[in-house]
Amino acid sequence: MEYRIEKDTMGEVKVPADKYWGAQTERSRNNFKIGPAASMPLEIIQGFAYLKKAAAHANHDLGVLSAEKMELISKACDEILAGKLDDQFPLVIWQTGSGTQSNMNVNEVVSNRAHVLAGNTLGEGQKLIHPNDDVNKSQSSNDTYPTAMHIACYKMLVETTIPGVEKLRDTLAEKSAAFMDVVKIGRTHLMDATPLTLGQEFSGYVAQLNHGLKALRNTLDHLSEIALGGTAVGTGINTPEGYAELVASKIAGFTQLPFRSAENKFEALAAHDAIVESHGALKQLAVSLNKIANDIRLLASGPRSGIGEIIIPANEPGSSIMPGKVNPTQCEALTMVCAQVIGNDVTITVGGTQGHYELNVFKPVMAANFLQSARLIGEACVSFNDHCAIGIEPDLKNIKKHVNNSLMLVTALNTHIGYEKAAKIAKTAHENGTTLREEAINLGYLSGEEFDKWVRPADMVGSLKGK
Ligand SMILES: O=C(O)C[C@H](O)C(=O)O
Repeated sequence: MEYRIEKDTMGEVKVPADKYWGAQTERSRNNFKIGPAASMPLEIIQGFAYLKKAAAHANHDLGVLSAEKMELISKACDEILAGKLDDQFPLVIWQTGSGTQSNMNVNEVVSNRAHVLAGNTLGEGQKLIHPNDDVNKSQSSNDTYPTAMHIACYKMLVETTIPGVEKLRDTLAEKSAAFMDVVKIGRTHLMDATPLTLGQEFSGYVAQLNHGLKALRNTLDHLSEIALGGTAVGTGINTPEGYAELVASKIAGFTQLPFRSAENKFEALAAHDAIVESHGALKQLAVSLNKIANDIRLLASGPRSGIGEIIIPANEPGSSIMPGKVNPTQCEALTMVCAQVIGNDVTITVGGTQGHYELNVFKPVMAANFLQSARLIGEACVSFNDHCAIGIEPDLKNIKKHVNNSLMLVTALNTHIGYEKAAKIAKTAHENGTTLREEAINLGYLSGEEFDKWVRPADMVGSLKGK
């Protein structure tokens, strides 16, 4: 491996000759060999690129950075945003809790790339753009990392999570409408209950996802507040007058998203309640999706010895040993995703508690877990939609068989003969393996005609058509 020498305030460090990063990145690489797969998410790096570019523009507008430096910093940031420098960010999330080393990784890469963009050779000559004095101008890790975090999380929610959940919600709404007149047996405590329609059952899933989406959207306002301009402790030391508002408007312009300067920079640095709040909504969605996937796999169980009231697409051979077996694999993947998100919520909750005085120092782990959850929920919903939900069909034969066998149709008799006589009919039919109709007549409580008039599953589903 060929090296060049880079310097920081602690001295000289050897870095790989062909990489743009500098001394502080290399120190972090050497000092935190923890979980090499846990890279700082590229979405965070992209968030940094947006804010470094915005800071360069704001600094220039406010007269503290030359046009030449602004142009070079902007160009290097644009290359990061275009994904051209993805291999220049080797650090892991298990580093300083402020994310300083990733902030410096971006500062160093922008500085060295700008050097080359200005026509120089990497590692040779005096750098025109200093990583701290120019790229990090009017900034600290303490306000840049939370800003990158909010940009990355907000973008992931609106670009991946919300569209994914909406796609599944729309399919379930179509299924609900299509199945609205399919009368099936209800189950409470997993035991037979009174009937409802398959469409009514699915309408509950649609409402769950609508509430989850609403909860998630409600968190976007807090997430749109950005910490930039607070610098080290929230006071804005080393920033020019008007910088915080200007840089926020630049970020909003570059991202086309409604970011604004945080009302209170002390909160924005020291607490990450916006992340805790928003991940709470992701957890709510995970809880809903888990229930939906569980219902669907139980309803589809069988094909001969299960409930078998719906048919789901057979996508792959399920078993390496049992020929012809097909499994509800999309339900399994989705519920595993839900488990991961619920686990991430614990990490994020613990992370959120770790603000001490002016700084929260669990930033990287909070950001990484949030981004993982937000991506997983969005992508798992699309996968579940395309490979399962869209193909769900009712098994009308089984549905009818279960309705006709059900003892809980007897509930319709409560208002005619009373709870105790109705219970006697149900228990006797269960003991004797007979039908409700047979036992109702045998016990002399009502005639066959009365039974047929009063016990009609289709009349027992109420008028609530999923509204
Ligand atoms: O890196 C910085 O800008 C500040 C650092 O996180 C600190 O507060 O020590």
